[in-house]
Amino acid sequence: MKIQSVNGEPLPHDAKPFARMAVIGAGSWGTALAATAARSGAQVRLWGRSGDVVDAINRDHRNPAYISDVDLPESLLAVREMRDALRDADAAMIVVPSQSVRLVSRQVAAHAPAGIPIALCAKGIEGETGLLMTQVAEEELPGHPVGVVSGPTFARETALNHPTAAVAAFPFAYRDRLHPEDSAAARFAVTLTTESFRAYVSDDPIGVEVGGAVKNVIAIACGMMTGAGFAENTRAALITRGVDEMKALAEALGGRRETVTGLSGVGDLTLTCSSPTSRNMSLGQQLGQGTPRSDCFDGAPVVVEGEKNAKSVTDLARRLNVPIPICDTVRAILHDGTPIGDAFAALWARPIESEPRAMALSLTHPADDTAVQTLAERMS
Ligand SMILES: NC(=O)c1ccc[n+]([C@@H]2O[C@H](COP(=O)([O-])OP(=O)(O)OC[C@H]3O[C@@H](n4cnc5c(N)ncnc54)[C@H](O)[C@@H]3O)[C@@H](O)[C@H]2O)c1
Ligand SMILES: O=P(O)(O)OC[C@H](O)CO
Repeated sequence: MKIQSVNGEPLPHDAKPFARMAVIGAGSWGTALAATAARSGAQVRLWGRSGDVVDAINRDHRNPAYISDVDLPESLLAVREMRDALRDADAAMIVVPSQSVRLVSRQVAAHAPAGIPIALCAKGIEGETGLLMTQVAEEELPGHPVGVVSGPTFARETALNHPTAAVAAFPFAYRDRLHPEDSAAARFAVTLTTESFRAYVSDDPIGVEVGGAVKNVIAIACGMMTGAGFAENTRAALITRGVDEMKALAEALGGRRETVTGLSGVGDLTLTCSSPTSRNMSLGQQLGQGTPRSDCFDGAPVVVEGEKNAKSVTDLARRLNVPIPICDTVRAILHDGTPIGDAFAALWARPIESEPRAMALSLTHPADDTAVQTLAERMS
């Protein structure tokens, strides 16, 4: 597979796909990514912690626990032991929820061949430390190049071969700039390329990761407003101002603002805020309709990354002194007990600000209490 250019530089050679790929985590997204790499021609070993699921994947070529109606490639081998997934692997993808990434990275470190590149595929920020997923993995996987694969990718659609695009991002060392076709980003991109899956490359994992972590929180906000009966104006406002929050946080962490305008930022935010297929949007919608948290998803233990990340993202932003008011609103509702109507009324009543925020304009124009009350009442 030919990669045309990286950072605008035409490539002299084709990038070489990884022959053997370990996928760690057999949930929805791990299964979909494993299927994609297998369809692309890689020898894929998928590790799952449930032996029954592993056996069923090998027997039925379907995952009975997640995206269970999707046929998986027969070449995809699931394994019960992590060491079997990683033996002789050329590269690995870690695909477990963000708050389990440290533990699983530590386990991967015990078995991974020295120096293989590892892509993090979870979307979030570690609660206790405020670290991005790649920073957590760097601590636990010394000596391994660490990057990220992210984008607007519902697992089921990806596994069903709907045309899908994502980005593989690794830091580019000097050597990668001379030979970008050998970079981990380019090699992950070609290893995931199929007729329906299109991967781009980036050298800004921080910018990519911030998009993935923040979009889930904004999607909960969109869901809450939709659930409360508001519609397209509100959603467009939250998406657009959500992009601004992503850009500011990415920049404060050393990422690039323009990365946020790509698949992992604007792309994923648009997807996740557009459909109740998103678990984050769906949680927000249910809460906005007044469903108690314990009854959401009919009480099933569904992974909703934006829930814990509403706290980790806002904790981090506060430490960096970066205002992210939409994320703060979601945090106030989910973690501080503020009623939804009051929290969104306060969000809409903030003093007028400049757009873009770099202008640092601040006009004092607090909405009067009557207006605040009206919006809060309409949402209650
Ligand atoms: N589902 C999607 O459409 C999608 C798409 C892109 C990215 N993601 C991201 O991928 C990550 C995983 O999401 P998912 O949708 O696959 O979740 P999921 O709930 O479908 O699956 C999670 C998997 O992780 C495993 N797991 C959890 N904790 C573990 C631990 N401590 N040790 C070992 N295994 C553990 C579970 O057994 C399960 O197999 C999330 O960060 C999510 O945001 C999901
Ligand atoms: O279902 P969600 O909300 O976790 O979103 C899944 C993916 O992150 C979409 O890219």
